[in-house]
Amino acid sequence: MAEAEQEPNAAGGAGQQHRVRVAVDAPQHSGISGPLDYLSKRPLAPGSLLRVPLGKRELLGIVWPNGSNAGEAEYADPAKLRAILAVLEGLTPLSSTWCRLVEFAAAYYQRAVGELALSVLPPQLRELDSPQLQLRLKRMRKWVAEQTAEANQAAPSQPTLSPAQAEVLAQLDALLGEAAGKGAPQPVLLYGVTGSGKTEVYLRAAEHALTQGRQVLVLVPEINLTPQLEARFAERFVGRVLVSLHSGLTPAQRLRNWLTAHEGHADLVLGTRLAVFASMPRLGLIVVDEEHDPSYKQQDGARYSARDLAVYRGHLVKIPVILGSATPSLESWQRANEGRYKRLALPERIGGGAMPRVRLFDMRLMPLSKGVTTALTRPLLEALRLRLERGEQSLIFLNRRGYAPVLHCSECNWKSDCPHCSAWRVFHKGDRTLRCHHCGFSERVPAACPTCGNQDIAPLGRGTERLEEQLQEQLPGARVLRIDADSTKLKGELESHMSAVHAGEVDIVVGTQMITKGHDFRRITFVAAVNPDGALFSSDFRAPERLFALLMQAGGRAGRDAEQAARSEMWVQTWHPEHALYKALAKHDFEDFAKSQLAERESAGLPPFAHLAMLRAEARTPEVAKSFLDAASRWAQALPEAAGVLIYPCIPMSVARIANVERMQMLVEAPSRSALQRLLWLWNPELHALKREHKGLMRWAVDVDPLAI
Ligand SMILES: Nc1ncnc2c1ncn2[C@@H]1O[C@H](COP(=O)(O)OP(=O)(O)OP(=O)(O)O)[C@@H](O)[C@H]1O
Ligand SMILES: [Zn+2]
Repeated sequence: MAEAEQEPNAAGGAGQQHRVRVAVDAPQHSGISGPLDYLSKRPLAPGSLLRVPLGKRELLGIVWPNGSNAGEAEYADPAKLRAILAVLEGLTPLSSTWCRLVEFAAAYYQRAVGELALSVLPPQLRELDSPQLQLRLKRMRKWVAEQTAEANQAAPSQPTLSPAQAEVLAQLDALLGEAAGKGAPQPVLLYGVTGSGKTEVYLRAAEHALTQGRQVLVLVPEINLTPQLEARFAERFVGRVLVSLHSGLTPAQRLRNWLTAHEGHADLVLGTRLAVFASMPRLGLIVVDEEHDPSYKQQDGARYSARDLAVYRGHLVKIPVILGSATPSLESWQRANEGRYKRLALPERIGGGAMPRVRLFDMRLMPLSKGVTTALTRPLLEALRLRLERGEQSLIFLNRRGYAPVLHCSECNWKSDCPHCSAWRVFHKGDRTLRCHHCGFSERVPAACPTCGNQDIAPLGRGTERLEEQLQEQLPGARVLRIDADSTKLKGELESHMSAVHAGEVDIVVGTQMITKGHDFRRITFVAAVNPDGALFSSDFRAPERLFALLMQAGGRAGRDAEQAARSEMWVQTWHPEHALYKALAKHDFEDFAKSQLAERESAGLPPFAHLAMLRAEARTPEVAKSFLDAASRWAQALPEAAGVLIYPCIPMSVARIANVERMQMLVEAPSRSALQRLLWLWNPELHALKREHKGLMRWAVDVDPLAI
């Protein structure tokens, strides 16, 4: 255990020296999991940033608070301890609560404390020395002053709350009252249908916190939702300092915004998952919008769930946390069922508008004639024409970008596979490439089949690009706009596309799930999902939950204007109209869907009734990855702590090979969180040791509470 408290020590007779524990920016595979001890000429406040030597390198570190259980600091003979190099002056130390949040996250997600702590700080901090940092602080203060100088504008208008909104806010108030002086208020699950005015509830709750001198953190699942929400918050809180934190910022902006929050100048911080770690000394409220969204889970490095950490942080700081969604995650829904979260509901759309009528269009009734495009059925085209005549907008949702998922030779059966991955390369007609969506490998489309020379190679299946082309052919004159990752690559493209939709310059929007989320479209009366069935039969037990949420959200883009709500419609083209998921969708019945899914999960022993971790291994050959996982499994199964824990045989991941790396995974299932955590903790050092024994192994990682199975 760290003996850091036993200072001061005389180090090599160099005068009085203080021993400091430092969390260093050492990668997970270095095997350093806890803070390290160093010597400093003067005592340093916990949370101070500093530079320290490690081996031959110089790293950024954080003076870590004592008495924490961040893992064991290497006990070292004081005579052998190295001296720190420099302290970053002028910066307020990170708070002990911030350190505890990071420590919890590192322990829970099986990462090194220092690695996680430093990875969630702005990258530029690594490069700056004290004078440079002070310059940045000065600039930041100037920027803050400019923001607040614009304050003398008219007070913004607020809508009158709907009775349901008022009720929700009154209940929130009551929760705060109950918790006052005692502990953390219960986390709130704000369950509100699409267009029910959840954002207005966030705004009022934020206002409440701001008037009490507190800071507010708002998390959104995707960068492209930040500008819209930012605009709504900025409009409401004129004169307040609002900053965003996400990976789309330049390094300089990210540092400035982070400093603004950390030094307590920012009143509101709006960001994606990494913002859950924003240092906010006056934090008084956390909002997690679209809490069910899978984007809250980090998919590499420390695989944390920002939603779950938000709840933990709220508990730690004793502040309210609001998780909002029209289709809550089954984890959160179950916690509300158990009374651990307080469920507050907004059951109706603002203005009393109806939810769009859902029509399940049975594809089996379509004549099976050759050449009929299965996406653009005749009735669908009719429905689109009707909207065109009325001057209303339509939205077509197809969760697959590119022109076609694969190119195919009818002579020899060649398919456009990727030489480096176990996946097809997608045909992109716009730039005439075959592109692998996994490794990025891209080539010009061949003029003829590369194996037999046949000139007649044809696309199989359909992506958004092809759908766009077919719509233009079938509905000449219609203004069709495609919105997906390919059409919004350049900076500003998404914004300009979105404003074209809002301005009514577009008749039909075609897009991937990018367009289904959160946007407050006012002119859309028709939404169609043309090929959603795939997810019904996925081996991933969460696929139905995700599909339901996606379709509800897509449908929620229609009829947001109460006047048009009655005419608004959602169209689902399916080969399985009798499926329970679609039946629940047609009734807009999330509760029924959740109930049946939870019952299934419970009987199958799946989350939220069991706790999972996924151990993944990557190597040049599947044999190496498998032998590593098998050895890991044998070792763990022999532990008494493994009693009751199921360790499944390892299997290849769904895309087994990416960029010539073979990927295997092994599922671990435990009846309780603590049983899982105990096992993982014992396992961790052994996994490091096993990696050294398995020479060809490139990487391994543990994913706690994995989302994709
Ligand atoms: N009390 C109110 N009076 C009038 N208009 C309101 C009120 N509350 C919200 N609105 C408006 O209703 C629309 C829908 O609200 P909002 O976007 O907050 O819904 P939401 O529940 O967040 O929807 P989604 O889940 O689809 O994102 C917005 O245009 C908003 O400005
Ligand atoms: Zn590839």
